[in-house]
Amino acid sequence: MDLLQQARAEIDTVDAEMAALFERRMRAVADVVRYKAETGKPVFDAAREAAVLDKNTARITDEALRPYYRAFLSDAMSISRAYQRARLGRDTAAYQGVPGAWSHIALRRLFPFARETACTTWGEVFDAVQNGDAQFGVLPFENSNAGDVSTVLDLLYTHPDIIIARMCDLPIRQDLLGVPGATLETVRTVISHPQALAQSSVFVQQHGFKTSTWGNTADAARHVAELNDPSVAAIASAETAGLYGLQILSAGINADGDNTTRFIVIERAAAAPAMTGEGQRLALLFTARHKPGQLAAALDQIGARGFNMECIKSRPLPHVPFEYYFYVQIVCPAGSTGAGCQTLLDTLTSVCSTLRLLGAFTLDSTEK
Ligand SMILES: O=C(O)C(=O)C[C@]1(C(=O)O)C=C[C@@H](O)C=C1
Repeated sequence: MDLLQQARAEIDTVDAEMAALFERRMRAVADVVRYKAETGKPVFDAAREAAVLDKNTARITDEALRPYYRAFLSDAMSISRAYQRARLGRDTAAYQGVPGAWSHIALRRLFPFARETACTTWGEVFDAVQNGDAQFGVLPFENSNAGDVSTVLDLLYTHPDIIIARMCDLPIRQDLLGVPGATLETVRTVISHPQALAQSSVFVQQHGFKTSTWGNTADAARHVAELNDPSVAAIASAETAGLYGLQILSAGINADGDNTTRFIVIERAAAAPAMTGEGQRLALLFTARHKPGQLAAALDQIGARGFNMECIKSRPLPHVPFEYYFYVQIVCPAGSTGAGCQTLLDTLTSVCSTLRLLGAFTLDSTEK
């Protein structure tokens, strides 16, 4: 037996043991499901997950392996959550757009096992979550080039029962998609959303393609599939190609390679978001009194306690002319705890006119 065969034999033995342990863990999770069905408790428990990760990572003797084990266990709990949600019937996630839209792609990466529901507007996504038709809503929050999605921020402000449960960054990569048999040589016309056409304009000009604008990238892909004409191609995502049976004629044709959209997952809050400190981000919504230095006083408290402010956004208060609210996102410092976060919030409460903890979450990756 050579080294590879030996190693694989060992991996097979370990996998067999882990399969049995996986089933055993999931049987315990099934009991958790019964408990949560009876009590209505939320599936996600940030404090418990942080404790499980810390306790078990400390058991790994090889220090170099610790971050990998942490990720492994984190995945195991993510699978456990997906299983619990499916068993509890709490696994519906809403998004705005059509299948293949960027929000839909973000949803699939975040909730690969969810039941999906498509909405026409961002407001409808909020309604679906608010009235319990969906447990989660996936919405764009900011784009690295185009900036804030202010309407979504305002919807957060006007829905006090809704929290940000998760946040993730999705790199936007545009591909040229054609029907099977199409090649770069057969294509004459390219259709897509104006923004995708603009992002890919260098490539389009180089090839001398004519362009035609479309409502959104996913619909453009669907149209190309329906036309079944090798002279017409769409600019959309690789995922969209899979959905509509198209093939990728050229990958990554957008010139702005670092274009990234930040998505949020919203949830109806049963309780205030659980703060655990280190590794988390806190999202705060507040208003400040009209007195000199009030905003600075709030920001000073954040800095003085070692929290790093990642961003601040200011928006007009709905229905109150020329008054503003602030959205602030802060990173909890290393070594900080839930109690430390609470102390900061208590201090801010005395400095701000109104203060709402909109979310306490980790920044997820959507990379596969
Ligand atoms: O302990 C719980 O409450 C669980 O639901 C189990 C579990 C896990 O798989 O370990 C899963 C989800 C929670 O976020 C925390 C832990």
